[in-house]
Amino acid sequence: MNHWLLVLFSILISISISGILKFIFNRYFINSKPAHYKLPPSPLSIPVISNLLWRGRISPSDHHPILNKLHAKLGPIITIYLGSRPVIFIADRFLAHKALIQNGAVFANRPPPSATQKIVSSNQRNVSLASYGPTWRLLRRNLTENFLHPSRAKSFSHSRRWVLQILMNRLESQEKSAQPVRIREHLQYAMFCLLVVMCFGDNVDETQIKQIEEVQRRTFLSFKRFNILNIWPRMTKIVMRRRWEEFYQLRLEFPDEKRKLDEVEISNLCSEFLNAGTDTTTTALEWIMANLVKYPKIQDKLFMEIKGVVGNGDQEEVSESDLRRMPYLKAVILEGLRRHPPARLLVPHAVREDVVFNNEYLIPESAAINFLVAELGWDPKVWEDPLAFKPERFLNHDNGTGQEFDITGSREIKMMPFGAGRRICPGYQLAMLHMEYYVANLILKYECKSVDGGDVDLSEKVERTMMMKNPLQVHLSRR
Ligand code: HEM
Repeated sequence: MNHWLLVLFSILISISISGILKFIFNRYFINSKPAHYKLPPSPLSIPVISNLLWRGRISPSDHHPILNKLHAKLGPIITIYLGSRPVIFIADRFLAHKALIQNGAVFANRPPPSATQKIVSSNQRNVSLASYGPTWRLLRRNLTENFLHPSRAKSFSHSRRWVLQILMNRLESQEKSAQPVRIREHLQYAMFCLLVVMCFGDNVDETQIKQIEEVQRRTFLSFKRFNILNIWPRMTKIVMRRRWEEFYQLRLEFPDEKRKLDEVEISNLCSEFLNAGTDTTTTALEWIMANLVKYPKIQDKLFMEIKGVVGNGDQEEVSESDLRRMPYLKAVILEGLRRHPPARLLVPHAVREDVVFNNEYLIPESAAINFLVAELGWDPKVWEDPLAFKPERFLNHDNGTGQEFDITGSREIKMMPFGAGRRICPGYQLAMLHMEYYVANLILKYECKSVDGGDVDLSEKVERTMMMKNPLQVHLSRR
């Protein structure tokens, strides 16, 4: 038999045996730890084969339709076996609050990273993958204090104006051709420029931004190709040596100095910053614009509010200080995030030691824990007609107490597009500011209409975020 076939055959046998052993260990040994507590219910599964079937789906977001069916059958908290690790999914807002807020410190850990994640994060030395502890605290504080805190974010307002100019120039050149505009690519470029400038300073020019963008884009495109390396890293390093080399090549490099950034330097932090903030904000913006195009009355109402604040004079731009006087704009953004949260799952959470949750279930230290973000924000007991796009629901929430809607979910989780608790997205205020600022300026300048007066298709597609299956195309007519 061919030498490689023999190697492959032995690997498959070993994977199967180790998979079966780990499965049996996790399922029966862990279950019996605190004697009478069991893991949350799981569907019937066949060792190894079920694992391979689940793993065949590239990202956990691909599991959504099946997860929804399983939750309907087994209840709001379920266990799935992915690889050797149980993954626990929670689809109930009270249980989410109990885990992320009431037991925040217990549920704030991350599961061990996959082999490729380990390298991308310099062995968990970035914010999103670091274990809950001093390193994470230090990195998160550094990010928040230097970039994300509203007082710091203010100092980047000139960058936001510069990027607004870039965005408007790009749209203007499209507008002249009278062709429909695929708005996502322009929004994506704008959000990327903004974060690059925040990260590397004002001296970066557009050519350098494009170089950095190219590296990030290649990294993303190859994400699926490299996932397979994680199945059994020690073995794939031998049999898939070329692919590992390709993976190493993708890491950021100073164009001038021709040297790779130090592994533990800022490169992975910058990359994390750009990654975490670009696609998420762009996706949210595209969904919001899609709903404004689909529902012209909402767009008109928003335009009237913006016009009312900036006045009928010569002011051509909405300034950041104007945003505070636009409650309907904020409602539109919140409704966009509720109805179309870009992240359908959180970054997986973990507990630091086995715990009994809700006096009912064992949550083992080895489990990854996740939450069905969209479903939590579509609860018909909280939101009337939850799948409809109705920004008005955010104008009179909390029975007219006049308090701002609490997107952090600290008192009660009604939606959680940014997560909740200790690992809540640290960029949520910055993201809200970016969305409000760019939507307000786009709507002030342009009436955005659907192509040929047709309907806007709101079908979804899973990428890194939950995107529009058919990218939004708009006709821009200058007001
Ligand atoms: C609409 C835009 C955004 C959405 C919907 C979003 C959503 C999320 C979600 C769901 C998480 C996971 C929370 C968890 O695991 O519990 C997260 C984490 C994170 N986000 Fe965002 N995000 C957005 C924008 C941003 C921006 C602009 C930045 C920074 C530039 C950012 C940086 C991060 C970081 C560093 C984490 C990891 C936090 C940690 O593990 O402690 N995000 N985000």
